[in-house]
Amino acid sequence: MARTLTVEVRDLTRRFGTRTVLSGLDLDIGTGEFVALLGRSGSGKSTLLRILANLDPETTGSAEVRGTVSVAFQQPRLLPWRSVWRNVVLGLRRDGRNHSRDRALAERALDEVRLADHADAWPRTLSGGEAQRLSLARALVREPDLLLLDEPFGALDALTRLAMHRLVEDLWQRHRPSVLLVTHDVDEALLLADRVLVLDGGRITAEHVLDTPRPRRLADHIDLRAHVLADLGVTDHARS
Ligand SMILES: Nc1ncnc2c1ncn2[C@@H]1O[C@H](COP(=O)(O)OP(=O)(O)OP(=O)(O)O)[C@@H](O)[C@H]1O
Repeated sequence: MARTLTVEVRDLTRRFGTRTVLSGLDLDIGTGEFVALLGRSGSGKSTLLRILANLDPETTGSAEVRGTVSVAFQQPRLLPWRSVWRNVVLGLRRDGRNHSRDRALAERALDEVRLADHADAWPRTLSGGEAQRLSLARALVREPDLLLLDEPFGALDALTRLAMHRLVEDLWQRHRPSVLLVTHDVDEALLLADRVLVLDGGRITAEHVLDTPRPRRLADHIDLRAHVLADLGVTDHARS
């Protein structure tokens, strides 16, 4: 049986002036699939995410997304003059029309990311990890079919990042949105994704499918790690 697709990108090209960043790119993301996208700095990962989020119309080819989309970025991008729960409702398409309904939706999303106790706090009182969880709640509140994560854990310390991996995996398993995670961290990709893709020269140049059980252990993926690093043009010194 053919699998259903949430994302279907065909022959996508994006130029900035004379520079071609994406060049005839094809990409499918299945419904409920967790895909990680790796690529060197400047390879066009964020550009692709912006196109999928419908934030960039200057393209040729096609980029079809079926359903609602939410994005969480490396910086949480919170509004400091709005309380935590009011930041969450920014993720709804139209907030402020029904206070008690909005509040209930925000509380549910905050509960999902274990921030229910902070609903009435101000963003400046949150730690980096908490702010990132708030950003996730804002992305989740609209129950997206596609969740785009642009280096969402990149600015966090290692321990907080591990906790965030657990949280995101747990949220994904319970709600099953399709996920496209952009990351520089090969281990993060191997721990979380069903499929790991490498973007290079404007298109997807490598693809690795992971079907090992979750929660994953990096120790079980040492060989694959070396392959992915090689795809990225990096030597795995731990193995050389
Ligand atoms: N609005 C813009 N105008 C001109 N050039 C741009 C614009 N946005 C992106 N670019 C260029 O496109 C290229 C790809 O940028 P992009 O941010 O997509 O890369 P990336 O893979 O996400 O990089 P990083 O991993 O460093 O975040 C870069 O060379 C960047 O300078």
